Amino acid sequence: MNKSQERSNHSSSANSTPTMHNVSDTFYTSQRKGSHVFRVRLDATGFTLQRESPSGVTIKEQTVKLCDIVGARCMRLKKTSRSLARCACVNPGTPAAGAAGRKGATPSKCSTASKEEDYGCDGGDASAYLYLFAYVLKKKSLRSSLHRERTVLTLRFRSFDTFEDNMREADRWYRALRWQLHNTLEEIFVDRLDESRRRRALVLLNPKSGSGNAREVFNMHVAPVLNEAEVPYDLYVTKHSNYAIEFMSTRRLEDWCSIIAVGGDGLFHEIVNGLLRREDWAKVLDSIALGIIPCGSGNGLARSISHGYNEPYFSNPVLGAALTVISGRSSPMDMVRVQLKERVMYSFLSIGWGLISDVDIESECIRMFGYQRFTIWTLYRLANLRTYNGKISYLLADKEASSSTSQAATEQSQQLEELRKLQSSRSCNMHIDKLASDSYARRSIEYLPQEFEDVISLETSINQSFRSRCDSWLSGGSRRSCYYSISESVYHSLADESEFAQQSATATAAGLEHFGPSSSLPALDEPLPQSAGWQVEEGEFVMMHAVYQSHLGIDCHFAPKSLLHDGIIYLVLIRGGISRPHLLSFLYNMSTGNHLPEKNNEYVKVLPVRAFRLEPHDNHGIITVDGERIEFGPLQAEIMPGIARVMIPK
Ligand SMILES: Nc1ncnc2c1ncn2[C@@H]1O[C@H](COP(=O)(O)OP(=O)(O)OP(=O)(O)O)[C@@H](O)[C@H]1O
Repeated sequence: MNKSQERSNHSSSANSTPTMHNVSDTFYTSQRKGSHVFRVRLDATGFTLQRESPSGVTIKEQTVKLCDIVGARCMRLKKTSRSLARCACVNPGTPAAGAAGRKGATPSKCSTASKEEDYGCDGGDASAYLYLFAYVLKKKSLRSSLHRERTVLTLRFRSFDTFEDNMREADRWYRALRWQLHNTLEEIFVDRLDESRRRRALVLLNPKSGSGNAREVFNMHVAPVLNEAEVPYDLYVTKHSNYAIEFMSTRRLEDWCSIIAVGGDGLFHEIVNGLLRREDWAKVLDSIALGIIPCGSGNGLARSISHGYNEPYFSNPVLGAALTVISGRSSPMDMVRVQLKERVMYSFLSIGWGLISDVDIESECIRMFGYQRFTIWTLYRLANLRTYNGKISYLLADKEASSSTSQAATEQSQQLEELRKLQSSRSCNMHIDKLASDSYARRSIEYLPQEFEDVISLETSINQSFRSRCDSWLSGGSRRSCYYSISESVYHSLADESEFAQQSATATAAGLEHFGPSSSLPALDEPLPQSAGWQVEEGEFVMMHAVYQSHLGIDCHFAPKSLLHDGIIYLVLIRGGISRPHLLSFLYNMSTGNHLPEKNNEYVKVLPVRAFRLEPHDNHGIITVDGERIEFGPLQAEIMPGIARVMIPK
């Protein structure tokens, strides 16, 4: 079969047979050191580039794995000598390629020789370019930890005489890639009615979270990834405390397939509680996956998700989270139903009473010390140790049920781990353009095409973020880009909110009735039946902390065995009378997860439970749920296994 036959076969392959979505071709690079031949293949494993010697022997093979690829764009170069100098690959087999090849053109020669006759078209360069965006796992050195690095693979298509034909070829690769990526996606983003469409994400951003730079973080580091992955989104900026609760409980949510919190755990808590105030909460939680971009001061959930799936965190938490929310993968997540005297709430992270809650809340007054405030206040509280009197009743987790849930979860995470090991990419150095250098970003601003201006003029900082990234999209300086789905994304921070304001006013007036799953426990003021297996600890406590994520904060590995969906609340009790060195060692080791005793002792107990009741005997103190202070008083909590879905890394 000759090349043109092969090509026409590929072109007519718009059907769903997997192998028909494998595309391959031969490309050439012309560099100062000489020309190279590459066999490039796209299949279910990813992009494979084989470099061949002139005699046809494979010298080197490298693969960008599919799981590391987020998306692609087809582009046309603007006709400038500078942009032409950036060409990466030349497709052979045409007179044009032959001419370029014969001239042994280096990129710069190529650009100066970019006359019409060279390309045989009226507008200059008739090539079409495919840019492929990937975030590959890398190690700076043997000792350093893994991190993700953005890489852009550029393929130049110039087999045909006209731009349209070359673009059709680039588009064929683009579609093949989209098909392969869709195949690895769950249904989160894939529109059932139109598979080429991506479903929309709802982004809720708290501008006050953490150090107050969530907006910049989103614009600079998250929006570009969403755009590269062609995930259209609607962004809403919260205007006050409880905004997310009102939003989630009153809005129509059918248009969105995922909700992304850009903020801290407090914002996520509001989102969850808003959703569970809906009458259709079960349907919504089933159909919408939740995600978080860590911009808060604690970030326990984001850290737990990355830890659970071995995604590098510390090198770039926001990038890891951004890749997670576009991965299209989700896992069920347990929630805890918390019954207070007057109301019900839902929690995804923790319930605390005593030392840790005191430190969390009381240290607010020294917020200017940043994360150090926790250390400072812990030392202060240790010196002035308080104990609290109360009764804690608990129902141990059903070993069989929870061990099978946790076994399933462990197996799932092991499988994912293996898959990830298999799939983790090696980097391609020669063929992948690293287009992220600042100097190039600056240069690319002048090529910003007008077509994008309506899209990027929404906010000044967005413009900047777009420009700083447009090196990758527009490294050709294109004025005519084929795909720019970002035009679908909408910013609502300044939009007319009157309808929403009206809706939430009505809802608030109605008292925001709670729906959500019903409880299997007796009412809070009723006694607990001993016969059902309830056990009791009573007396003086330094603290009680109930946790259902592995991490309470970025460096607080509080419940190392906890999984997203294991049906277990880890109830940690520290009794009064514990020595200060013992307590100090407990607190110090929380960062590594070595603080919990292997066997429960007189002072420290770790109890895997499915429900508990706290009855403080004092009438003062601090109780927190997901790190936020709630009204002091008795409460009871029970696990609701897997009622929500949270997005996880690929
Ligand atoms: N526009 C706003 N202005 C003031 N407060 C807000 C606004 N939007 C949300 N909030 C409140 O800010 C609280 C804390 O937000 P968030 O969790 O995002 O940040 P954080 O407290 O710094 O992080 P973490 O919870 O991880 O410690 C939320 O409980 C929410 O009620």
